[in-house]
Amino acid sequence: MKTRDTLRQEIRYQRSLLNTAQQAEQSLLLSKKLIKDKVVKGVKHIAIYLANDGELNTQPFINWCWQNSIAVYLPVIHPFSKGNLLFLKYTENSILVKNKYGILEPRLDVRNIITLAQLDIIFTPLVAFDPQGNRLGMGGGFYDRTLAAWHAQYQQNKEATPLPVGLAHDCQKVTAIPFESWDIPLPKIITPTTSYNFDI
Ligand SMILES: Nc1nc2c(c(=O)[nH]1)N(C=O)[C@@H](CNc1ccc(C(=O)N[C@@H](CCC(=O)O)C(=O)O)cc1)CN2
Ligand SMILES: Nc1ncnc2c1ncn2[C@@H]1O[C@H](COP(=O)(O)OP(=O)(O)OP(=O)(O)O)[C@@H](O)[C@H]1O
Repeated sequence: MKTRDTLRQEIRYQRSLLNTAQQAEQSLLLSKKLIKDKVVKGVKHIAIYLANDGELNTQPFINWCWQNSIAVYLPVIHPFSKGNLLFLKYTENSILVKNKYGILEPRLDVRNIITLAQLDIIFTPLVAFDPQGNRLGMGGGFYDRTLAAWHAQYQQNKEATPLPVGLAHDCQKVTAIPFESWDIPLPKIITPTTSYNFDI
């Protein structure tokens, strides 16, 4: 099996081959798909991400959320708790700053923080996924840490909030991801063409 680093490099390269027109088209397809999906029905608070490194652009879907009174939150690298994320409200008026990876995030302001328990869905970025719902990210372990408590609860009840939903281009699906003990698989991943549900 390929190593995690090889897989990461290969899929990041595949993703980078999508041109601007393809990215725009896929992003609109995703938005249309999400708007119709039952997981989005009735939600009030969602966490999502701003695209980086060829990731599927989420802005068309975010615009729809804003128009439909769904509050949107973005991950912010925790200023001192290493490897952890905070989630801050994102509106049209948010002041954004670049984090250490060059990704735009809301400027830290404690008044805009939401707790995980208050979120309905966390849409997660990812580099690769496999038919078991395994997720390979950029390598920081940020979402694995964020979702560890959720996973423990889900394994007991087959139900827990917030629901994590991965978003990815179709080209990010691979046959198998070498699994590590800390990896948190996802119960659902949505691409511009397909909704996958995984029995995790
Ligand atoms: N859009 C988006 N936002 C996100 C994530 C993500 O995957 N996508 N993250 C998901 O966890 C967190 C940031 N994690 C990241 C981890 C590594 C790299 C990265 O570019 N690493 C470089 C080398 C690292 C360095 O510069 O020190 C690389 O691999 O080339 C980027 C984001 C929070 N925000
Ligand atoms: N729950 C956790 N507690 C402590 N360390 C963790 C946890 N989850 C992951 N890590 C550490 O984080 C590092 C990176 O993990 P990994 O390569 O799986 O990240 P990733 O899933 O690709 O990234 P991300 O979740 O940020 O997109 C690993 O060294 C791992 O030991």
